[in-house]
Amino acid sequence: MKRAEVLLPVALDRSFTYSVPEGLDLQPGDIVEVPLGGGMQAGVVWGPGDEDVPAKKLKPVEAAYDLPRLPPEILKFVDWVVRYTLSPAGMVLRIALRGARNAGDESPKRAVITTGDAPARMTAARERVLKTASDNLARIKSDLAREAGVSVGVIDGLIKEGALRIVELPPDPIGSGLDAEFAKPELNAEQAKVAEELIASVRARKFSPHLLEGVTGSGKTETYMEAVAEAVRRGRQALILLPEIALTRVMIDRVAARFGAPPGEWHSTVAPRRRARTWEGAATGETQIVVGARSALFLPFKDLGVIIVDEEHDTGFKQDDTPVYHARDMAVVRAQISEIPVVLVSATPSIETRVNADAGRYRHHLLAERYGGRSLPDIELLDLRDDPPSPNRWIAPPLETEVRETLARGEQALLFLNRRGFAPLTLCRACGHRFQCPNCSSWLVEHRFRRQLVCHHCGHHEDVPPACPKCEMPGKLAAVGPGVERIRDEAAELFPEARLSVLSSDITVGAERMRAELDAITKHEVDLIIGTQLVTKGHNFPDLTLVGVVDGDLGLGTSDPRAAERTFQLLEQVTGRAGRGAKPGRGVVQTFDPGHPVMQALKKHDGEAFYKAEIEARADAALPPFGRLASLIVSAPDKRQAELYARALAQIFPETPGIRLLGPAEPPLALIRGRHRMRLIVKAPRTTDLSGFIRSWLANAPKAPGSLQVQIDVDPVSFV
Ligand SMILES: Nc1ncnc2c1ncn2[C@@H]1O[C@H](COP(=O)(O)OP(=O)(O)OP(=O)(O)O)[C@@H](O)[C@H]1O
Ligand SMILES: [Zn+2]
Repeated sequence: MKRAEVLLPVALDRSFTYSVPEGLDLQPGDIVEVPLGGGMQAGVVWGPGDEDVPAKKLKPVEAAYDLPRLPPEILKFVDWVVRYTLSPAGMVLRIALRGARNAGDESPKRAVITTGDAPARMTAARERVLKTASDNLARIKSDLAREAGVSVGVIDGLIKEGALRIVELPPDPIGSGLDAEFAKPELNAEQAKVAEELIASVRARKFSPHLLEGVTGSGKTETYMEAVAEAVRRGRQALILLPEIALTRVMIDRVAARFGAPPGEWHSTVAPRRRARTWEGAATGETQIVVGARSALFLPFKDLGVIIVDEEHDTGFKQDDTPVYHARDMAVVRAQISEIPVVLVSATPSIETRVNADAGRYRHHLLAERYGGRSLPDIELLDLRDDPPSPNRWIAPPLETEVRETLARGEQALLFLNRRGFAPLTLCRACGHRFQCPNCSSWLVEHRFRRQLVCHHCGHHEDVPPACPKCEMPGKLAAVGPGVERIRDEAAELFPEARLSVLSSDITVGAERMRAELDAITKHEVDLIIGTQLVTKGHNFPDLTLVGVVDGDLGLGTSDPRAAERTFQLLEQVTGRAGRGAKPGRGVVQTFDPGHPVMQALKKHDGEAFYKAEIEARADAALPPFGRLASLIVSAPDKRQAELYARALAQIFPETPGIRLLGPAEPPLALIRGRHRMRLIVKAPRTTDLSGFIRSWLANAPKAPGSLQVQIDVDPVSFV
């Protein structure tokens, strides 16, 4: 290669041609350093350079990094995502390079071990240390101190006197040393049949998409783990994608229990050096399994054998900022490029995936029964019109009774409300003033735990003032409506004996804290759990037998075309946490509309009827997956500027039979982070190349001022 096309991980939509100096042998995928605008920048060789650029204009590649080359599959995948999402190529490449740096030699961990010699002077504390260490295991100093119940100083003293010595431990392996036969479960007949089919597809080394649908607690995880095991057995790699970082901890423990060693972990809160090692481990093949969030799709796996997308219906798979992409859909693309199976897993599949399975595009595997002969929870719809809670209370008397009885039997209960904070709205009872975010069109949410009013869109926060800022009347501020923190207070009053735990993303911060909290619940050190959607998925609490849904109607009142689907998924999942152990479970859903199709589907455990009706409605309205949507958000600090530009785009919209433009109009959140927003929606038939259509439309767009942004979302899941 005399010239190289190099793509740079910056917000540019083009690559550059560089000359390749004598002696440097480059191939596509190599990570190189190149000059860019006076500085140096890392980039990736994308192909042979452009021969038409005059030689004297070319700058030379500075050097090649000593890093694994990105495999051709990743180059293809990045190109594909760029084309489909219309994102700047550099922004997509940036995800693929997130761990691409030399991890360096991780400093070895220093541990201590006994020498067998006694110290000159013995104390009770020293004796405890030597007793603890007498098993000859090497321990980190602080661990040994904690186990023996002494200070680190005692350990240091023993080192000085030669009773303990320091040894160096190699760094932890990253997802290697996994054994496919380590703790193979005994599958029941239904599970075994599905597992066999999945294993066969891993062996086939061909692209195949699968939907693994199974009721909550049917053992979907145990079942797909067998496909993962098959990849490991064949010396190949496996990727398990999850929609939320909070779920990765639980999955890592499960993989470790099944394979005898933990997998690699990939998401934004993994420390940079560890991330670099995981990236490298994926590239060298050393890392056998990765459990990760959506960006793990861009890891440079050497020989990926299967992709699992767990909780495939979850909107957490959609990334909302540039590049806007849906990791579930892109996982299918990645599998197609790598010619491997991809397994989408859910108790409540997305309508899109269900339609694909019904049409035979995906293979549909079903687990119809809970594992171990357990039954699904009985669902009671509690009609709030007949049994309202008292004013400023949210737990209706029948639910209160159910919780009381559950706790009296020594079982656990969960109260679910998908709303963080104490109250979603604060107003002044004297003048009616409502607290609104200065940067967004949204109310401020009171977080009593933090003593602040917080915007859930931009993070703006302010202290709760002693008096109304408008009428200056003190003591008149009222909290309107409940959030989990408020339900916690109510529960503490109603059930003073119960040990409570609130699980919500802003209280349970950090993976370790979350894990400790979940452990405490599993060990039944907590009686009553109050939680947001953080508790709905993936957990097994054996003593949990009652799930109370505080506001079953919460998700239904929006204009989102997927409101019913989402609410069904959420409530089926959360009630599905009840009765997973030996004792049967119950779900109680508080609602003002027990006749609603979602409520009826929950009560009768009749997802089928619900899916059928939802799918028909979507087909009638030509909504996804029967038609296609893309949303364009034009935003600017100046409202008029955003409006004018959105209108200009509408004016040049190419008239095309079957393709319609809706808007421009203000979305429900007309202002976010100080930017005014206008939305255009393109609606097209299913077979349209929507990305291509939008690209040619925008090619003629007027030049936008620097402060204006157009964000394109192909297949949007959010309509706010
Ligand atoms: N074949 C099996 N042998 C032993 N235990 C099993 C088996 N299948 C399932 N289980 C146990 O049953 C419980 C539920 O299984 P699992 O978590 O795999 O279900 P799931 O369908 O993935 O659940 P959900 O979608 O509700 O989160 C777990 O505790 C799991 O260990
Ligand atoms: Zn805000």
